[in-house]
Amino acid sequence: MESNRIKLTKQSTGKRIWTYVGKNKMLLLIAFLFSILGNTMSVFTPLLMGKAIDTLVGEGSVEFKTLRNILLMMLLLYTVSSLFQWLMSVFSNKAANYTVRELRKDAFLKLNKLPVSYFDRHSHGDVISRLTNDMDAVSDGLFQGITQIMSSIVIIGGSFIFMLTISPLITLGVIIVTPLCFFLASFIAKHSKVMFRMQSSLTGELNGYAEEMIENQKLVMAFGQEEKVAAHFKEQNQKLYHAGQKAQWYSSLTNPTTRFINNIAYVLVTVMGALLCLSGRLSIGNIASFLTYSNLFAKPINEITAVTTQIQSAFASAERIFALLEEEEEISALEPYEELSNCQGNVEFKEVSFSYKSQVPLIENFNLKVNRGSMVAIVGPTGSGKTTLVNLLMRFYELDKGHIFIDEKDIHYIKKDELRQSIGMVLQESWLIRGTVAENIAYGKEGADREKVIEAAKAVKAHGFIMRLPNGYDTIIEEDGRNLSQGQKQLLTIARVLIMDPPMLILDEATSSIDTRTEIKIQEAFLKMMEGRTSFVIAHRLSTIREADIILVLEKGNIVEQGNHKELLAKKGFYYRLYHSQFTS
Ligand SMILES: Nc1ncnc2c1ncn2[C@@H]1O[C@H](COP(=O)(O)OP(=O)(O)OP(=O)(O)O)[C@@H](O)[C@H]1O
Repeated sequence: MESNRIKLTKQSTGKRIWTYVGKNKMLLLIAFLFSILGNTMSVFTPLLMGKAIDTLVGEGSVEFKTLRNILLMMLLLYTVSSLFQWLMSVFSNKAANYTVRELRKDAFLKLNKLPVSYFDRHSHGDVISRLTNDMDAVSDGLFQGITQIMSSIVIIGGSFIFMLTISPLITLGVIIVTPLCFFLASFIAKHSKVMFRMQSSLTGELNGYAEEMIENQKLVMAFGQEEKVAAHFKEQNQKLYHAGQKAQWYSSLTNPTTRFINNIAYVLVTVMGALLCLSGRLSIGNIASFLTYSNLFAKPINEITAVTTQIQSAFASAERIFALLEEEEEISALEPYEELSNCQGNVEFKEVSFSYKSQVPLIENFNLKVNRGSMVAIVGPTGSGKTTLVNLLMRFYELDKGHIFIDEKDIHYIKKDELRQSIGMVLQESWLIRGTVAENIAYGKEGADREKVIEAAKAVKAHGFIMRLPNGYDTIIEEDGRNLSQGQKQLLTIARVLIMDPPMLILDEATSSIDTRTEIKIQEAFLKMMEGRTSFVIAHRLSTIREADIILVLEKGNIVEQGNHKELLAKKGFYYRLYHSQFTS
């Protein structure tokens, strides 16, 4: 449903970066003030140096007193200038860090607002790469860029003014050569930008692949795919290496090229200065000062071109971060909102159509009415759309057509968190967070105390095994619940839903083999939880199916049969065949 999504305007990457950097105007201003003070002082020193030289070449005598004063002055200026430049980098570093902190926060918060389909399209590694590698690149580029630009403005402007005061004619010579450097630098930058972009995107891909492989290491080993996986990784890594090499190759051309042109300018200044000196219009000290100024003038230009590598890489990374930030968001609900307080659990699917990909139709014109407290068993061959149906009820995906009503309220008008809090979900995969057992059980209910946690655990008969864990309810569950068995994990997720006390349930029965005692426990826990609640069970067990009020038999996204166990068997249709193929020998 397109209208359910917020459209965000597209802005250029530079502008968007500024919206973040600009929030730290005060810090930038302070940094800039220190830059003006520090760099003006260092720009002033060549003038003093020229004067010092002229005291040495005075006719027959050296003015030691003046020379000493000038040298002391230069020492003082250099010292204070270094201090100010250090302060400038402290403040610009702060501005860069604050900027990236905000950007990282927004990117992370954005993840919670994206539709599930975004994660279908992007690998986890790629998303993580945007939040880590790309953020680092932006941070480095920003810091280098800010300090460089601030210093450059003052140094270029200052040395230009001092050069003019010494000799407008030679200044003109220097000025004519400078645009050449800019032209060359931007020409090279254009080419390397494409490569930097490719480098960032390949880094994301490689991270995605590495993450997938690490997650599925057992699978890789079990199927002896180590060599194949390593070969694929090597190939991807090689691609990344080439993109990085190319980007560096182009950008490394910038600095030597601009330096070469500057050196030509340097020779030009020397020749012109010598001629003016011979004609008596300039002193030796003036030439020495001018040469230093022409160097100072060119230095920031060279340095800027040197940091363009980092700045470009930062831009490429920023583009990937903003692409994430500009993704269409899921909105919580359409207005006017409907309240779901006192939810009874009457559910209706009305003329619902949905497909993950527009060219592959899945659910078409689906209708179903479920009364409160009923238990609906959804059965059907793999890929028939069982999970999809519950995904739609949870609004993980938007419908292409039709409506789903809860208590006669269209779920698109019910705020997402309210809707999802009304439906407890227990899936085959265990959905455990890193934290203690108690924290995992209390996850769904804010403020649930230890008493409630134990009560829920006891109700699903998980208390016994929890007490046998090394630290009972305070045992830390490792990532993905690695230190628990499949059955134990499921019992914890059932306890979590029980504590939520939702009026509706979605249960996905485990297909993997769990020992019979645990299976009975889980079955009992499920039944206890389903009492009085509207339940949708993706059913794999005969006992569940037999007890269901309605059995939905799905095939290719459509209900092919509907009724209770007895009625469906009597029909001797699809269910009858499915039942015999799955549950009887
Ligand atoms: N995120 C997705 N993107 C694209 N297609 C999908 C996605 N999830 C499922 N599908 C496709 O939709 C169809 C229905 O999938 P669904 O997961 O609903 O089936 P199921 O009946 O739950 O299967 P199973 O019993 O194997 O879990 C399948 O053809 C599947 O390939």
